[in-house]
Amino acid sequence: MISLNRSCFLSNGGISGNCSPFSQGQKRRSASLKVVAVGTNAARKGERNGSIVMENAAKEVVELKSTVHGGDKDVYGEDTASEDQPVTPWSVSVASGYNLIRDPHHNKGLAFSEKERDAHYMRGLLPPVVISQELQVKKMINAIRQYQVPLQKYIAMMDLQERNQKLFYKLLIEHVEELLPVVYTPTVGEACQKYGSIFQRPQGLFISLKEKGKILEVLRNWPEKNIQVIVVTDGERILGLGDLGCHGMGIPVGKLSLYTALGGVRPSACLPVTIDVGTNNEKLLDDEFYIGLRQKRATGQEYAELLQEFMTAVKQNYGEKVLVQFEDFANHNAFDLLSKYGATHLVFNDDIQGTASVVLAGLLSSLKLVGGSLADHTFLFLGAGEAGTGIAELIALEISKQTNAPLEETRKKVWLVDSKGLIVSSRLESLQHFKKPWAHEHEPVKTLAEAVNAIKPTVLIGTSGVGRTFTKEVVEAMATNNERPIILALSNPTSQSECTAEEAYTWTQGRAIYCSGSPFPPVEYEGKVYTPGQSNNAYIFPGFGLGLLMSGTIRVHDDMLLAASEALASQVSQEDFDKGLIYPPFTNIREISAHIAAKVAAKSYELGLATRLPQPKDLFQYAESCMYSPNYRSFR
Ligand SMILES: O=C([O-])CC(=O)C(=O)O
Ligand SMILES: [Mg+2]
Repeated sequence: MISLNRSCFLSNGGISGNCSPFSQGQKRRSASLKVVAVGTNAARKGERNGSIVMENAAKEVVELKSTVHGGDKDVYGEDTASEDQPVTPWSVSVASGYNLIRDPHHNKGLAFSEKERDAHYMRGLLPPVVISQELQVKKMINAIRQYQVPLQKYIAMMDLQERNQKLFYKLLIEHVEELLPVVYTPTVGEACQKYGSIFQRPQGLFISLKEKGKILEVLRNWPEKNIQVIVVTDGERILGLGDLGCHGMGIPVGKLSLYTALGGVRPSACLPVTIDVGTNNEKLLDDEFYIGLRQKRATGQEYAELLQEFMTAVKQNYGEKVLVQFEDFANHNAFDLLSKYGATHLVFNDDIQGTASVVLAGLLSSLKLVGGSLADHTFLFLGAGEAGTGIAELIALEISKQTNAPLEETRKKVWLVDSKGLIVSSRLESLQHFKKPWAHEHEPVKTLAEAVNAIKPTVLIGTSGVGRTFTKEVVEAMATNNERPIILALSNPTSQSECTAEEAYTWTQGRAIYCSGSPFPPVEYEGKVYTPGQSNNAYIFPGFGLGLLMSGTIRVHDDMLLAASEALASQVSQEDFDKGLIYPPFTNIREISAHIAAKVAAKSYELGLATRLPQPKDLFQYAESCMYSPNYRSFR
């Protein structure tokens, strides 16, 4: 039983032939207890090469007769040691079903069958009843619904993930619309803000400046070896909430749980990472519960070297085909990291590329409601950071593909406003490099409202990270100029949304095609119910990642993002359009992800970037067959 092997060697999963006899039935009962010090060099060396022999680690293994000590004495001196006296973190591994019930990978709780309870020494450790996984899901969703406060629901979900992984994923998959706002935006934002206070058990891998020079070793401390996706943040721009430092860990953890639930990537193949180079958030630096390095952010060479070591170690440890998803880095690093490592690694920036792909999908499908082609529209952004310029570029690229016009021309359909006003050519000199392509000829315009009147966009997109910036004046101007104004208020979480669903529908007399980044509930306006859409990269990255992994893709290409957008747009049904929606509901997300994965993989094969050969005949079917199932397995 793997769980036993895990506990034999204290987590690293290096399975020893000498360990396995203890996993077999009766032998365990009579075996003397073996006590292994966690982290001793011999144990570690053995774990690494997968061949530790207990008896060989003689100096660091203490043998005790189980009948003599009974385990309740302070045999290791931990209780009697004073606080400043170092103690060894001994861990006693007892081969019994008790460990199985506490192993989140294998635990089934009350769903362990009678046979399993007998075979794995669980009699008496569980109450008599045996229930199905379905009933457990029902019980859990009822329990979650009892909590009024979203953060309590979040904590309950995290507890479940720690306790019973398969049940967590089954629950999330079966109640995805209800639970997405709990494990993901907006609640994950609040969880990150309060991460130090709600912190119970560490999740993911923390790589701080203290680990400089040792990152490869740190990666090897992670219990799983076959990592396929890493989501990494440095916590500098968490959603629209700013610098949350090490408390940003909630984001990679949340994103990866969606990789599994929505995209079907095995949880054991997912690695959340937070790079801690300090924080410039004074409140956190003064917070006694802050869990990160208490220093200002390292920048320049020091920052670049840590990232370089991380990226090198990742490739060395997991190979060429591991996907590294950058998440919530600040603009000044995000673009550089993507272009630097795009050439050498399989990297994807969700905030630049994932957001771009999901928004393009929404725009493509909105054409069914507003008519015309993409080239007939004019786009105005508030916010010229990762999301804004990323979306802008993908729109220009798609128009260029559709019309054969050069990219320099199609970019002129897209205008951006930043904190200093409309981006125009007279500002060129002082602009950051990623804004320069958008500096078109125009006289200076200071405010968004003025820009709406001057540019007369058909589509207004908010990616500023600043809430309530689509004022009544701005939205009304959109409604005056357009029969059906497209208004996308994308900043996350809900508190940062540029306008609420209610505002958008009220100020446009129900004519807006409105989507937000974080979900809003339906709105009733003059007796009619309007259902806002959610334009969130969660539609794209899980399927996109699955497509890369299942085809063994080695580099991301922009055409794959276009393929993903088209795949998502093709999943919107007439019934959705009739409701004014431009995205399909999240309820079918696994099927949608399989469609996206198939199209992304097909593009990768076409571009010669896929290494899994021969190409599977039916990529959609193949994608579905690759997806992780959260259903319990039977233990022999
Ligand atoms: O996490 C989300 O909901 C979307 C996202 O990537 C961001 O806002 O940074
Ligand atoms: Mg993000």
